[in-house]
Amino acid sequence: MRLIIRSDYNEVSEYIASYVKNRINEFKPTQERPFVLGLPTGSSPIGLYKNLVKFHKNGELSFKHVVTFNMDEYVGLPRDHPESYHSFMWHHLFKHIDIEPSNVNILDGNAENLSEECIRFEKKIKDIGGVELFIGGIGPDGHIAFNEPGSSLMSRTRVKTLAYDTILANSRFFDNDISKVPRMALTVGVGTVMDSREVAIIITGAHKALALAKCIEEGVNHMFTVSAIQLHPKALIVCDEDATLELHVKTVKYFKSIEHVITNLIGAENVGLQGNVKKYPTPEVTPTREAFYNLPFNR
Ligand SMILES: N[C@@H]1[C@@H](O)[C@H](O)[C@@H](COP(=O)(O)O)O[C@@H]1O
Repeated sequence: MRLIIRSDYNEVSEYIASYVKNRINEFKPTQERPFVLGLPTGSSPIGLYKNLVKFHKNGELSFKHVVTFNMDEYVGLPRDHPESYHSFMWHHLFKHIDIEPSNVNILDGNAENLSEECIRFEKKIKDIGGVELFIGGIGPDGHIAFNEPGSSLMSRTRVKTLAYDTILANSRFFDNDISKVPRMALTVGVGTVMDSREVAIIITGAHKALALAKCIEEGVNHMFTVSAIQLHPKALIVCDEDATLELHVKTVKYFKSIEHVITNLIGAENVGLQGNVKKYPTPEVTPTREAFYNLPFNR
């Protein structure tokens, strides 16, 4: 797992947006071989989407051959309700970019048969060859998508009852009135996310510090479902300094030092680009332990 720490929400958003841009551009998607991207909602990815829209407007990124799958959707909320995840995604991203509407996949929380809708969604992901990069956010209790504490870490897309904490947290989008928050949602499973070839999670704010610590410093635990990414061969977390408040100083220094060494090896502009790594020779001299710990970021 890689942990990238940036000073604040804006820097986190810039980092993850550049990462997504680089991954898509390096993949060189075509109609026959599209880039399959998993996407979250919530306040965490808004900055990411702003930056992706900017890249698109500058001509640096096209979504022509990108297929998206969203993580979740409320059950029973009309599709055009301002707080539906359909509305959220069109408002913050899709209407500003050149994605084909037919390439957008969002669960239908008003489907007549919700279980069939979930099976259809899973099948569609499978049929297209799986998700290349799944971006996620987390709730303060460490849930990913709507995989609330206690969810199976092998779970697939399904109907979930929301935890009271989540209803409370999300009531801020519903006039702070918990009676207006839907009680159920459709969500990809932890297993669905884990099956993607890469997972990248955005975690910002002091209110998520405990969840980040649980995810990184403790074991895989169904009470913090995001911790399942410890088992993923290619997982990335991008967080801000506030979110590191519950981590050990040693953990923070360790991950910062790793990033520094990687950046030195392959160049800042190539961080996140797998294909370019081998073009850069390994330095003849590896920094000594002493030199390593005297690097400016460790002071
Ligand atoms: N289902 C969503 C999650 O996918 C999201 O990660 C979480 C965090 O939201 P925010 O980014 O607003 O903190 O909210 C909801 O529970």
